[in-house]
Amino acid sequence: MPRLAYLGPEGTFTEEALRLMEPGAERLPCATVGAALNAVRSGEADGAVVPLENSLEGGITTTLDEFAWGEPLLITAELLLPVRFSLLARPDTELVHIKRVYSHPAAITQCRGFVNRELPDAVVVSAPSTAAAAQEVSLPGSPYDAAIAARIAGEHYGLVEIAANIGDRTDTMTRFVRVSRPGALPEPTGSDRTTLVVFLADDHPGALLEMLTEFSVRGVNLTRIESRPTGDGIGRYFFHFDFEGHVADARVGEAISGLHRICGEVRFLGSYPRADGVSPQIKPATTDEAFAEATDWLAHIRQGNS
Ligand SMILES: O=C(O)C(=O)Cc1ccccc1
Repeated sequence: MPRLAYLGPEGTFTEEALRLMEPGAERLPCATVGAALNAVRSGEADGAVVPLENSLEGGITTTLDEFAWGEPLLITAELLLPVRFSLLARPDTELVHIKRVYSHPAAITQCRGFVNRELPDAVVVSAPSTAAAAQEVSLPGSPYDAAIAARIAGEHYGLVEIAANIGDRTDTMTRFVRVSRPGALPEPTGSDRTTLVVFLADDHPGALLEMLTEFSVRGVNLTRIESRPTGDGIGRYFFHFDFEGHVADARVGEAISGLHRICGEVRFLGSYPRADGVSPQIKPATTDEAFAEATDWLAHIRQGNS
């Protein structure tokens, strides 16, 4: 039974994702995404499940940053989970009494409309996770009046649901990934995604265009691109790429070899089956067969044939 670290405590959306991905796993709740990933790096856990992206606000920045630094890890699976946010408080709290709200930044940004409309005077404070916020609110004497979290977190920590489905959109999805220490890659399925982190060798005009060209000319479709600060000064950024295909596909291999030639560092974070089962549209010129045929042709002319 694998031991999987995750963003805890009990009652997070991440726990729900983990239970769906690996129902039989032993669960190791961690206080932060960084702690969950470090538990994998140190061998304390066999793997981890962490949130990566949501359909309303984009990348979960703490996760993106944790993947970029420290010992490299490998993403081996993903899951898309619809998330529903509840406003939770100690019994007998009324909406008008809520002045301080506590939650994870990804939940706060997705419930901005509700908070502005219903709690215009409330101060909203960032928590390590949604369930950590619910747990804190449940403590007598907590400085917070309410948490934004999953309904189940309220049940877990003895809070009541003051309002349900308070997200700005009801169809928001969050993408979670399962990570391991580097090892065997999942087999290609024909519906795969690959994730990379790329650091520039040097800053120059067209650097981003040059990277994008490596994907474009091989017919590789990007599904997410985000820049994050390196921390080395204003204007210094690294890039996160998600794209269709598996590193075993010729067009993907060629694209990331091209990036390796032109960039300072390319960190491969894995190729794994897509949760939505979507298969890429591959043009005739970028199939594995087309790349193999071109390689054979080159070998042929290098031997003096024409
Ligand atoms: O897993 C949680 O509960 C989190 O705190 C992270 C999060 C926040 C909002 C949506 C999905 C995951």
